[in-house]
Amino acid sequence: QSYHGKAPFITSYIKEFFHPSPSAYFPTGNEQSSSEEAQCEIEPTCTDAKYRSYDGSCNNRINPTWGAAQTTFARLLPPQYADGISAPPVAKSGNELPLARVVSLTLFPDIKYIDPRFTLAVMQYGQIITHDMDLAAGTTQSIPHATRCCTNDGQLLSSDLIIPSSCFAILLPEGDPQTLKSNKKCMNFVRTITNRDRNCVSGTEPAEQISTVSHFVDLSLVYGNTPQVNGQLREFDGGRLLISERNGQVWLPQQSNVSAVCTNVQSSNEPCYLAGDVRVNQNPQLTLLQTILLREHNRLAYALSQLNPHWDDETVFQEARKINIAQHQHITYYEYLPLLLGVTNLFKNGLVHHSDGDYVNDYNENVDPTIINEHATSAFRFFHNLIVGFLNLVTEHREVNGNIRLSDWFNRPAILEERDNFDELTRSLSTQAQRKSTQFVDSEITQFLFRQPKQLYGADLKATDIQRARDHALASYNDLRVFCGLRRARTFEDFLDVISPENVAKLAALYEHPDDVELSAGSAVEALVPETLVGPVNLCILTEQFYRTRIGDRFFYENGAPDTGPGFSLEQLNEIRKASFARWLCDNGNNVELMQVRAFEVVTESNPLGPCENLPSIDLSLWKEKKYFPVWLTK
Ligand code: HEM
Repeated sequence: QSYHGKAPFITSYIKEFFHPSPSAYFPTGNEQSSSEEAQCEIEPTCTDAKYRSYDGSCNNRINPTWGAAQTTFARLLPPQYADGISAPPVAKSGNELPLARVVSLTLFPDIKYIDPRFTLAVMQYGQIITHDMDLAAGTTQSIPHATRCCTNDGQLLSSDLIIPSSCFAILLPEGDPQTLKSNKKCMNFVRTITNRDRNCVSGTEPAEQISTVSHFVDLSLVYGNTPQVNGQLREFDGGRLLISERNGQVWLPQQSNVSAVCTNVQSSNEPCYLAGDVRVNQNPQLTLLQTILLREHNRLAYALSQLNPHWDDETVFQEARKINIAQHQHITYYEYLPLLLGVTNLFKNGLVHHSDGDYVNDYNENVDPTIINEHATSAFRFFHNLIVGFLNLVTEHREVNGNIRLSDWFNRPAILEERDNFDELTRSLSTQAQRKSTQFVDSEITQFLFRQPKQLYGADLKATDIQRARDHALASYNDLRVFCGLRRARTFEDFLDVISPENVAKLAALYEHPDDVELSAGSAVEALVPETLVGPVNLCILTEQFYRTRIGDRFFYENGAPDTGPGFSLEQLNEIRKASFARWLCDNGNNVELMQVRAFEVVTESNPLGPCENLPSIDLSLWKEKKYFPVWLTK
């Protein structure tokens, strides 16, 4: 009997804040696993390797494809395809759902609320975690898709010119602000590739979307998802990743095909980078953190090779990779997730532990770590609301020295190498406040996303999120409410338990029936659960995902069980527990000297700026191999 894992107390945790009817249904194993289809996609040959594979395969010894790149997403609830197979959902009545762009304009306008506590780093590290965990197949997510559903000037292409099974264009309503100013009526949208597209299933089996990256929190965005990509990223000397060097600084390696990858460059000599993830050039702060992660790897590799001169390139590389991943997991679970999902909730559901300096042996080989479609295609995307449209440039003394407009720099990372921008944007990450978590979204991403240099407008990320959730036929908001322990809404008023009257009125105006309300719309207008940045349904989905991602990862850094875990000594593990986001920024900026301890939180009296060297750091001397053989003996 296979068990796919459930964060143990999430439904009761939600009940503490919201009071569903006693008839609330508690979910029991109605989730769907991706494992059956996975065989079609990859067939790994597993050896008892000491280190993680690049694609995530062989992590689970019984089901080696669990969590592997190129496998399908899992689901909490069955898909809602209109035809039961692959057609996007329609309303209960059979009518079309409201246009995704109308939902975006109605529910997610740009009203600016700045977060009083959290810095831009929370938003930006969230995108790093996302790019580590999932990438829907066939979606470009930063550059224009080769498949066109609209003309370049925003008109719907006639049906004989499009691929009907791929195109699912986002249509603009009459009176849309973009139509009024530029006559645009269509935004390109290409459907995600599924196991049906790859002929992995046939007949009437519903399509399941494929994720092309390793599902684990394993820095696949740094190291690549295949041995081939990994090979392109390495120097094969001293355990280092490849770099480019300009102006005495270390940058990510240069792409060969600049204009195809960095679509907004003005000359093919501009920097445009190569990394483990194809989205690396999408926006400046993302590229900045990818650079920090690359520099951290090479910093670790240098230190390890100094300590162990007898280690070969591969050993240094893998040990540095292992430490880098462990720090990333530590920061994700103990520094970042508590701010989003609440400390009490995380402890109660076993996502973090009071370890008292010991290992935490909670790996469960029956838990499937596969990314849940409702997580990747709705819940985690909710944090698109945290994005700010203008990035400050910040000096060492935290003065604002100008700012840059996000939509001027999509897919054009050259800005990082100009002047002192790299450090000024690094300090901005830990100084500038992010947007407060509300339903409101910055127009830089709802009106100007991926705007080309000569265009007035761009795409709409919220409309894209809604359309993507339809493309993936996610279960409805009402179904997920029930899954998460809230009561099923029979009338729109029943949503009032967790949604404000104004928003319920908007939902009632948009949708014909409570069952038609989409997960991506309903969950994004819920009141926030205390101590968290999300409403109850998103909290339930995100907690479930990060629970599975931890418990289902044999190499999770805190696991000390012999023969299963990553193999850190207890002393090494306790050093890793000193890692912090603040120290990462300090160690890998060009010349960042001051930083507060909690870089995800703004500078205050209780979180003051201080010299970088005062921040806790990992003592790498614990990685010096006890039995030292001189180099000449190992040859
Ligand atoms: C400036 C910042 C960001 C930009 C420009 C951006 C843009 C995008 C775009 C274009 C997509 C693909 C849309 C589609 O075609 O379906 C996407 C997907 C996604 N984004 Fe963001 N995003 C940003 C930040 C974030 C943050 C902060 C988070 C979460 C904390 C996040 C979570 C996600 C997730 C989960 C996906 C789905 C990935 C997949 O499975 O394919 N993003 N984003």
